[in-house]
Amino acid sequence: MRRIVLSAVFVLRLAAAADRARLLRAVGLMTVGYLATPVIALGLREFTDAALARRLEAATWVIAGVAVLLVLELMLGHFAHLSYFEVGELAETTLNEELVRHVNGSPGMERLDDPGFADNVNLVREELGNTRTAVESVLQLGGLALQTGLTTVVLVTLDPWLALLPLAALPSVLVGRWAQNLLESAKEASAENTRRTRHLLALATAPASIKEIRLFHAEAALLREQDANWSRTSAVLRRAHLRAAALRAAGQLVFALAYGGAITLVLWQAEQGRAGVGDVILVITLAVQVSVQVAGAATLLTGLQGVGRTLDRLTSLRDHGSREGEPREGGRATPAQRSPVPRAVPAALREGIRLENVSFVYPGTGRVVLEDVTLTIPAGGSVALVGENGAGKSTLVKLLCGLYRPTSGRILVDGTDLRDLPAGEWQARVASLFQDFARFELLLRENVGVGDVARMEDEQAVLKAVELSRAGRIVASVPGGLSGLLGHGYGQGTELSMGQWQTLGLARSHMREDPLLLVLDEPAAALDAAAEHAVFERYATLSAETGRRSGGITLFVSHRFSTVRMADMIVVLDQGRVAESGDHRALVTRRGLYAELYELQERIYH
Ligand SMILES: Nc1ncnc2c1ncn2[C@@H]1O[C@H](COP(=O)(O)OP(=O)(O)OP(=O)(O)O)[C@@H](O)[C@H]1O
Repeated sequence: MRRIVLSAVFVLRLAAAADRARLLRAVGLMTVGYLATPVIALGLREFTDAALARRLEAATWVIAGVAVLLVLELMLGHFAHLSYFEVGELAETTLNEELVRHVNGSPGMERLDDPGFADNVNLVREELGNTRTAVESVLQLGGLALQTGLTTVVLVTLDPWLALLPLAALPSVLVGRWAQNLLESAKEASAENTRRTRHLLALATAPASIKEIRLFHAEAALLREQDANWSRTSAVLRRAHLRAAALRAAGQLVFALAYGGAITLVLWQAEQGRAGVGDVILVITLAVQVSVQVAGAATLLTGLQGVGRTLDRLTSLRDHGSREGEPREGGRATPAQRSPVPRAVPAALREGIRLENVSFVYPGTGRVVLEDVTLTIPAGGSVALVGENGAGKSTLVKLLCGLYRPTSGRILVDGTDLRDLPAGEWQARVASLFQDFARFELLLRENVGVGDVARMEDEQAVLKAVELSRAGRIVASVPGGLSGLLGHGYGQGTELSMGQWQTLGLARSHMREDPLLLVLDEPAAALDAAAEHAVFERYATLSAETGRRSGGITLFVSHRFSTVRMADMIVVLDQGRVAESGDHRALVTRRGLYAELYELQERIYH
């Protein structure tokens, strides 16, 4: 019950913050509408008694009054609906924004790796639509409470025993909540399975996977797997629904008995001459109303209970967010070791970035992906990260971007621990293109401009980034140019090739002027040889310029040694450890892993 009351208070606060005037209007209209119902029942009694006593004029006036009340009840309900519907939409938008904040609210990525967090996000995303009707539910519950109060008073005037009628409705409400808890637990128990079913459906229908699925003739296997998953989920849900229905039926039975008892009581009184026909009509009408009120209240309470759960999940997402950044088990850096005052991100790098004994384990896994990495990257330099698939290159990049924190060890930026720099400010000085770059299906201008949101609308800045990434041909080929829509996600935009999407990703990374760290994780994987060569020549020039201006470091991951050799420093990662580092010449002379990989590639491609 506490959760329901808290949810109701939360919903009303949310609605009042969204539009107080509309909320008050809805409350007023609904209150009058709800109070009309028991008054109508009283009117019917008066009408019956007047008609039976052949007081025709009085009967006519009363029935006219009842008709007016009926119309008012309907009209007021309708106008109230108009008011609270909009308030509900505003409240839902506020919660949507909160969800987006919880998912994206921290500079780190740890929370997204936690399956519990992912489940909660999915459930909240599905359930947020219900909160739109929560405002209506809370107001209706208030209206029903008033209505039931007035109905009880009228019943008591006939016979005090009739006060028990609304009480007899309580078991069905309590049992209804119990039934709802059963359903919710079943839903939570099958959340992971539901996620998998949806994922399989997405795989079978998403353009990104459909080609392979068709060519591998994997549709049938996917459907079978999806069916099996769905059967498991629905078996759990069906069992819960059956038990919930049985419980609800038992609750209703108690009320049905009380309903029959109330009508028998008033009929008996009529037989004794202590009640008139009008009283019998009144009790029958009010008993029906109580039944409708209680059933309505039970449904509304169930809905509010659901809203309560959604709010609990939102709270858990919020708590998860606030826990992020605390040291994990096994982590060495505790708050006591960190600087109490956050330091400022330097305007320019003077020394560079140093990794000291950095190790990393992804949250929720036990595998050490980076182990004891110690490395100094001088300011203004360019660094190439090489190594076999899974060696930990992208992970190292993510750590440098502040998306994850080392499990142990430190990353120092000009001598300051990256943890002590405001993460958002550091990330504002990082420009990046990731291996799994985003395909923003937006206007071309927005797709590029999002690389520096503050200058997103600055056409000159966007054009400069386009030019630096040699994306001019793409802009010319898209109808509408910079204002052209990309992709088929929701509109008739222009679909691009993978290499073209990647080139726009490169343009995004050029939006930030003077980054302290430019990271390019296989930036040329989808580019043709000429484009790749041009990209790296351009980056070599730019990185030299940026290096001179702000000491900025350019770090790229590549499997192409013709590119890698251009870097000032090459770091070879092997199973999460630094196997060797140095410039191309030094590493070739050393005749270690780099020399081996380089010669292998030379033999294959030349
Ligand atoms: N989000 C994640 N959660 C758990 N493990 C992860 C995650 N991302 C990567 N890993 C694991 O970390 C290891 C290193 O991955 P990483 O992407 O850093 O390798 P890489 O050197 O960049 O490989 P590639 O050349 O294939 O891109 C892999 O074993 C991978 O399975």
